[in-house]
Amino acid sequence: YTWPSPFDALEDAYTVSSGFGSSGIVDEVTPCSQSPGSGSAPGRQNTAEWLRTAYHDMATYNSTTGLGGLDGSIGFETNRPENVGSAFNTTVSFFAPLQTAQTSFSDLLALGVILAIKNCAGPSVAFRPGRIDATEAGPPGVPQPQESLQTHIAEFARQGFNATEMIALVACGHTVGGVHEVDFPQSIQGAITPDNPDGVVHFDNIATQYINGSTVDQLVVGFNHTTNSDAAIFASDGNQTMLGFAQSNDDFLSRCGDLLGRMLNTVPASVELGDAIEPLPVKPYQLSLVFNATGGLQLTGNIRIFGTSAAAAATNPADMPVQLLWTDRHGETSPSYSTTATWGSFLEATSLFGSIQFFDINAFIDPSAGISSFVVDWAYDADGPLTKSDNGGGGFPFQDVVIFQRVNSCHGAVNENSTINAVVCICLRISSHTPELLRL
Ligand code: HEM
Repeated sequence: YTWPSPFDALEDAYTVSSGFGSSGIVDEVTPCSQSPGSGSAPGRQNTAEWLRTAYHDMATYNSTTGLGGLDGSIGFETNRPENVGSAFNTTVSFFAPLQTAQTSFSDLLALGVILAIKNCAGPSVAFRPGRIDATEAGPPGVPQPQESLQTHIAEFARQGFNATEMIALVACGHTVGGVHEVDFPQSIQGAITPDNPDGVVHFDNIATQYINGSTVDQLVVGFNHTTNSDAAIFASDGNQTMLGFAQSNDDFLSRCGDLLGRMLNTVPASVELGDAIEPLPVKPYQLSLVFNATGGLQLTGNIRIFGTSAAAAATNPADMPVQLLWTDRHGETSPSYSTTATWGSFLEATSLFGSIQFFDINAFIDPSAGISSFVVDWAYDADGPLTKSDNGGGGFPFQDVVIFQRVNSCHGAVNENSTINAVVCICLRISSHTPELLRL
């Protein structure tokens, strides 16, 4: 897509993994074994909890009616017997502060699972945005370990997965995390120790160990045969699927990637997902125009440059030339309409998908000429040939007609009537020469 887009915030969260401009999602699952509360809950694993939460949210989907699917309804369903454990509330609480009008909980959860799996050296799964959150609980329907194989097959069929896909999806899901005695004492006993307060027994290397007979998966070899659902599911095609996975890890990863993608993209029939997000090579970040006390206009914000080449990985961002050239509101350009964006160590950031650098903009714009768009000329080498990034041809659009003034705006806390008192200031250009500050 071209900038700006309703999916800009999700593209940022997808692309920027840590450091400047990051959402904190990847930090929450780094290292792969990271447990909730910055590691204060041993035996629990955020990656596993997000993946299980996404599956339980999706698992109520009905492919006949098109209702349910990944729609965030899990937030209203955490006290159901089919949703045992703290994982669901912990996951909902982590993503809640990241929700905005542009970022639904269900999109953030799907994105979180994709980033977490990638960060755990799992398969790459494309992220398609556009999920809409439910406003109430849906019907129940998450498979439970004490149910029969026939019930599980029927539940997966309702969710849109055939019997072979059921085996593969369960095997994929049950590669991270494990079964916790505190939540499933009917399946595990005696695992709780001071070092393992939740009594987790990990799934570990699911296909290989299942086939060679060394599995510790408590849903295969648990003492309670009634809750050994993985044993029944994995054996349901004469072990063919699991045998294939044990023989080829590449095949296992690629099947997992496909099926997890389908799982995350199972949404209500009324929801249309957008195209898969790919990191934009050059993108403005948090641009703002500030109307200052002396009547000037100050352009601030950042330019982000992303690449996957060897040059991108090897560059020293302090040496990179990054130049903004803008067009005024009359469509004119002039040699004076340019500024250099600069790097500083506070702008350091990383991406799971390549190399990323941010540069700081701080430029004066003549209020009588204004700004309507800009292009970015840049290079990885100090004296390398410049690349012109013009946002697909038209430049990066930036209007100076109505400008939100963050520094002059404020709001109070939510009061007893569930409302917020706010003073919103905008700078309005009422003639081509005199920007005016307006209080709403
Ligand atoms: C018949 C289907 C399934 C049954 C009966 C089932 C059952 C269970 C049970 C009993 C646990 C232990 C939970 C705990 O103690 O915290 C568990 C864990 C887990 N399940 Fe499933 N599951 C099924 C399918 C799936 C699928 C399709 C996925 C994802 C693709 C999945 C992902 C997970 C994950 C990631 C965990 C580990 C959670 C953690 O460590 O916190 N499960 N499952």
